[in-house]
Amino acid sequence: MSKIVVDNLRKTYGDTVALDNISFEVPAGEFVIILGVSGSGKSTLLRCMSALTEPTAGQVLIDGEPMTSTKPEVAMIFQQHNIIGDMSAYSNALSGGINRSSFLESVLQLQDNDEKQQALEALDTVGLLEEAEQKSRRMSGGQQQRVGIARALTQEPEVLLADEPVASLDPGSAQDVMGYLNRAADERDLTTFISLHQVNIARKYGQRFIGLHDGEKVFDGYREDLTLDVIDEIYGDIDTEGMFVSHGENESNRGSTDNQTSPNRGATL
Ligand SMILES: Nc1ncnc2c1ncn2[C@@H]1O[C@H](COP(=O)(O)OP(=O)(O)OP(=O)(O)O)[C@@H](O)[C@H]1O
Repeated sequence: MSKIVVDNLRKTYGDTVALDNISFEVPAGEFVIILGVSGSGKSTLLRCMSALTEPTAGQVLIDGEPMTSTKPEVAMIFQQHNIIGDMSAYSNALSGGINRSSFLESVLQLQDNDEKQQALEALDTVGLLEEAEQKSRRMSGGQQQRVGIARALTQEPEVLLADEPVASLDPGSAQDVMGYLNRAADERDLTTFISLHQVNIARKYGQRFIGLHDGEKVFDGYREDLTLDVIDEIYGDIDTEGMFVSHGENESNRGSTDNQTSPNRGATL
């Protein structure tokens, strides 16, 4: 478990301000959803947190240590999970240890038994132990994303960052993947940040929410504070009506007992 401090983070690309003075602190073990429309800065924030992108100003601290280069304690999951289709789910999961073993050891699968055990445990966490030997390309999009999560877990991270991990999935698979991310975070005490644009899924699984709009932080709070007015502020002119659906089919809602709070303005989020 790691505490995260984001301190006055700013990132510009030429004249484009992707992030502007973003600050927040997240205690170890929290499950945080980053909300915002396309272009609001979600990916840039996660990339700065994982040190894949260098901030223009400000810093990210993990347990007090500046995040100036990538480290195995911080794992990143992408929308396009980048797993290798011709490899089995197990081999893909095992390759997550590449950050701990040498490249050659990893390619030749010469990792020690501990790492092999970790890969199997990671597949178990995402419900794919039975499919360990299956070629990844024969799996559904949701299963492939779960292999991607298993690979990140084999890295034995303390912080898990996931950039739009369910954006390309159908609603059922998206819920499955979010459920497994929840479970992984719970079982392994991970501090977790997931960027999403689907508000209903975010509300169902998130514990804390950070809202970005045009690179600025416009919200930082918990489910009860995520009202429709706040959603309007995060999403601006975009019609968000379709994002508010009633749900309740999954009870694995980490850190909350209130799955279907009715916020102000009478809508069900
Ligand atoms: N490598 C880059 N070069 C130039 N501009 C960039 C680069 N990466 C991001 N941007 C710009 O920074 C802003 C924030 O982009 P970012 O990808 O972080 O947003 P996002 O909320 O993750 O969007 P999406 O959901 O579409 O990925 C956008 O205006 C984008 O065009």
